[in-house]
Amino acid sequence: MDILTIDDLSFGWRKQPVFSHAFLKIEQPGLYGLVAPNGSGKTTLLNLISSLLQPQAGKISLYGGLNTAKNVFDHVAFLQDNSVLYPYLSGREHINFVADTHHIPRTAIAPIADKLEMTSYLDKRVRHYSLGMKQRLLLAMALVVDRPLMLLDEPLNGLDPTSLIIVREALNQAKADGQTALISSHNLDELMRVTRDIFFVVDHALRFEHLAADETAEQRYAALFGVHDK
Ligand SMILES: Nc1ncnc2c1ncn2[C@@H]1O[C@H](COP(=O)(O)OP(=O)(O)OP(=O)(O)O)[C@@H](O)[C@H]1O
Repeated sequence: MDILTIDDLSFGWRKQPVFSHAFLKIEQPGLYGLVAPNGSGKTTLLNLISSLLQPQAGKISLYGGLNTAKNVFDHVAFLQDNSVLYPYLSGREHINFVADTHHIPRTAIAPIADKLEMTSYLDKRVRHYSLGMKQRLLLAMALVVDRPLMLLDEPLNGLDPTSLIIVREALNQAKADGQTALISSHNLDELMRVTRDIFFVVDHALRFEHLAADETAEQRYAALFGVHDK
């Protein structure tokens, strides 16, 4: 059964097209990148998949059904940007909330916090978190709900090398457990350490590329988006 299918999707804001006749298919579990320059529609696409936005044409299916709110709730964990966090709540309160609403026992939280090395600050309020600590909290919230498909909007953003390794290991573990993640990033270099299966947003469409081992991120990015060394 297909994990995610996007069929002839068109969407735009007023007169500005973001997607025009875009297609995407994920059939195998694993890690997939979603890459494009700033403002090209990565967040918009994740919002469309998770049904926070509605396509103007085309359809999006998950696990054999349309992406209704119920289907999204059953199958998808969505890591949005850190504006969804409440500064006056602790990390633990955030994770408890998502675990409770998804009927996941709170005992599932400790191993995930351990894996992401965030136990020491879990009870601090988010207002005291650095960007990297917030990113790890968001990933913990996505992991704890244990859905087969994770939509991760810029999870690698703002991570120092230590945090990057921790997050990379967590993503590889998710893959080994049979989960699928669609991971947006404008930093192809960092993303390629996680996966070489990448969807690019090019000219309002989606284009899949499996990047070869000898190909650098810079070369591929330049070829697709016309960025050249000065
Ligand atoms: N609520 C909105 N109203 C109008 N235009 C919007 C809205 N949200 C996004 N856009 C426009 O849609 C386009 C795609 O935005 P989106 O945030 O999806 O890009 P992105 O690839 O995620 O960018 P970034 O890498 O900067 O996060 C941009 O041109 C943006 O200005």
